Amino acid sequence: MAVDAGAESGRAGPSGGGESAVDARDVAVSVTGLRKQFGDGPDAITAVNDVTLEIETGSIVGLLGPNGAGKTTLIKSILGMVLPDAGTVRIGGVDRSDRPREAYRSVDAMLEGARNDYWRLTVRENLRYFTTISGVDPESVRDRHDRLLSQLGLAAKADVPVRELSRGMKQKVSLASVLAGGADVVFLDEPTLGLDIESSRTLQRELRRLVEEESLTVILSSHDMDVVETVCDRVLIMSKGELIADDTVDALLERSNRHCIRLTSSDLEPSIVSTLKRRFDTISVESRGSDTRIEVTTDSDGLYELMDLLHAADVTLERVQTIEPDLEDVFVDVLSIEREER
Ligand SMILES: Nc1ncnc2c1ncn2[C@@H]1O[C@H](COP(=O)(O)OP(=O)(O)OP(=O)(O)O)[C@@H](O)[C@H]1O
Repeated sequence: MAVDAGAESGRAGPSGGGESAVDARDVAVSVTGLRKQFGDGPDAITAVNDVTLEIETGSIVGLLGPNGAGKTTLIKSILGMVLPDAGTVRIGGVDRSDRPREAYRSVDAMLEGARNDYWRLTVRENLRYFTTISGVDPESVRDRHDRLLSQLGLAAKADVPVRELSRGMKQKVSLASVLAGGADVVFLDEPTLGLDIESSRTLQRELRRLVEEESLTVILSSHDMDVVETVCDRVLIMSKGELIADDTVDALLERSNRHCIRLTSSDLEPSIVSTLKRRFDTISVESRGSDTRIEVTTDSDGLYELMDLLHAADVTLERVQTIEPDLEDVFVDVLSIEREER
C-alpha cells in the first residue's frame, strides 16, 4: 500500500488556525503512553503497548523490530492514520488531538516502501504537485527540486512520465516527492528498498545533509541494519508492542557484551574443533593449507573459558582477531535478552 500520510491524516496545506503554537523546545515528536489494541477478548493483539518516546529535532532515528513488533502501528498512530486507544502525540510541541492540522502541517511520510505518485505526471510535475499540497509554492523551492533530482540520479528523467520508469526509479521519485515540499518531519518506511547500492548511499548522504544543514527530522524504519547503522543518530528497538531499547547507535554498539573471535592455528585438530562447536556459537570453520580458521561468538565469561580450553589442549594460536559487533549483532542480542526475561 502506498500512502500519502498528508492526505490520509487530513493535512491540507497550511494550517487554517492563525495561532502559532510550535514549541521552541528541540523535540520534534513526543509520544506519551501510546497504546493500540486490535480486537477484543482472548484474540486481542496489543500492537503498541504504553510507548513513550521523544525525537529530537534535526536527527535521524531508526525504528527496528522483528515482524509484527508494532513498528507500523506505532508510526501510523503517530501519523493519525490509526486511532490509538490511549496516549498523546505532540508534533513540534502541538498536541495533534487538539490541533491536528497544525500538528501535521509540516509532516510527510513514505510508508511501506512507496508512495502514490501520479504515474501520468512527469517526475518534476510530481515534485511540484506534492510541494503544492504541502502548502509551499513550488517555484520557491526549485533549487531543492533540482538538487534532489540530481542527487537521486533523476535529472535526466525529470520530464519523463513516472509510469515509464523502472521500479527502482519510481522508488526514488517517491522519496524525492516526500522530501520535495520541505517538511520538517518525515517518516520513511524502508526508503532504500529496491535501490541499487549507489543510489542507496546517495540517498543516505542526502538525508544526512538535510538533517545537518536544514534540521530535518527523520524517523526511519528499515530491515537493512547497515543503512540504520550508517545513517541514524539513535535507534529504537520494538518487540511485542514495547520499546525495549532507545539509545544512540554508538552506545548500543558499546553496550554489546558479544565478542566474535577469529582463531587461526595449525593445532586445531578436528576433535578440538568439535569441542569448540559444541560449547560456542560457531560462525564458520575453514581449512587453509595446514591452518584451520574458526570464528566463534561468546560473551566475556566465555572468552576466558575459550582461552583455558585452548591452553589445556596445547593449541598454539597463530592469529587471534576480534571482530567488532555491528548493529545486527546488537539487535539479535537485545531481542534474545528480552525473550529470556519474559
Ligand atoms: N489492522 C489490524 N488488525 C488486526 N491486527 C493488526 C492490524 N494491524 C496490525 N495488526 C497486528 O498488530 C501487530 C503489530 O503489527 P505491525 O504491522 O505494527 O508490526 P510491524 O513491526 O510493522 O511488522 P513488519 O515488520 O512485519 O511490518 C501484529 O501482530 C499484527 O498482526
